[in-house]
Amino acid sequence: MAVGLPQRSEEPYDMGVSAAGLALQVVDVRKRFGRGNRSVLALDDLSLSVHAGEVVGLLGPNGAGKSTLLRIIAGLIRQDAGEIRIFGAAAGPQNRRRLGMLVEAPALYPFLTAREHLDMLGRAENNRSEVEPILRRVGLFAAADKKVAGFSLGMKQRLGIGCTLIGRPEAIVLDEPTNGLDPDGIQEVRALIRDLSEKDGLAVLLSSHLLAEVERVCDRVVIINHGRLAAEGAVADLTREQGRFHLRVDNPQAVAASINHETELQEGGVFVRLEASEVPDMLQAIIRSGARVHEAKWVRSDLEQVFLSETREARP
Ligand SMILES: Nc1ncnc2c1ncn2[C@@H]1O[C@H](COP(=O)(O)OP(=O)(O)OP(=O)(O)O)[C@@H](O)[C@H]1O
Repeated sequence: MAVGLPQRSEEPYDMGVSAAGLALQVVDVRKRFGRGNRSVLALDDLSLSVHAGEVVGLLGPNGAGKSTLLRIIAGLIRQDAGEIRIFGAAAGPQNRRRLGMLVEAPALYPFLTAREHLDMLGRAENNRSEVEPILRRVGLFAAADKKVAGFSLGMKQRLGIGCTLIGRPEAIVLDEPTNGLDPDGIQEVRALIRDLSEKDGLAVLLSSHLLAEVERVCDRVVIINHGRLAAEGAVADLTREQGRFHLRVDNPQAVAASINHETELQEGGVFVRLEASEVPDMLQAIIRSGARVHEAKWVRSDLEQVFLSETREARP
């Protein structure tokens, strides 16, 4: 059953660019920890954006700056330069209320039930009518009156996400939402994130180390490395752009030797690494050389290969 969350009825904020669908903008954000030559530049003029209703994955190797960015967006630490914009206006206490944030492990009380957690937050927000729809949305309606102490990690994580939904945010930021979960828990959280985007229209920015998971749940990914943007785009575009071309030919060795691109002999054919735009010229050259081609196809990369190739280079 589709369970819609209550939508905001009041509109007390400057909508600005949100009319154009931008929920969150990170504009030239810079953050350095420490001073002198032992300081670390965690974010180096980083810019990215998340549109309304979109699920964006924030990826990067250890130390890339993901948590620093999410903590700046949450207002837990301040950037040295640059700006965070929320629905078109500079981030501040007012419009941060439009963001639900789970950037550290959910702080749950084992002796309270799921309903009691949400009730407590609902009282603080002066709105307890949200509790029932949120319990349904995060799949905890049947377990609503059970103590959190007996919850699985996945249930706790869903309750943590449920807590961020109190106050009817229009965008949510999640740090490693599937970290440590078993396959069932991962699948439940994935379905929840997709529902929040598709059924409730929320923008979601999430960080994750689980690339296959990100590939499944995100509309778009942003890969950062050393605090800078390394790549961004729809998963389908990134994996297509970085794909390889497979040729099944009579004499793979001879064809590989005649091609002016990086090649690999495999599966009775030749894999050629090149840009999609270079394919027509390469094919023409092969045919002209007299090679007999039985099959020629573009083979998509996966997100892991894109991630590795975009983050491979050494620190400058
Ligand atoms: N409070 C801090 N004081 C000093 N350096 C810090 C602090 N927080 C982060 N850093 C440094 O800033 C850089 C970015 O760290 P950050 O935790 O944002 O990376 P991350 O991408 O979240 O990494 P991980 O995937 O390992 O969590 C790292 O070099 C880290 O050591």
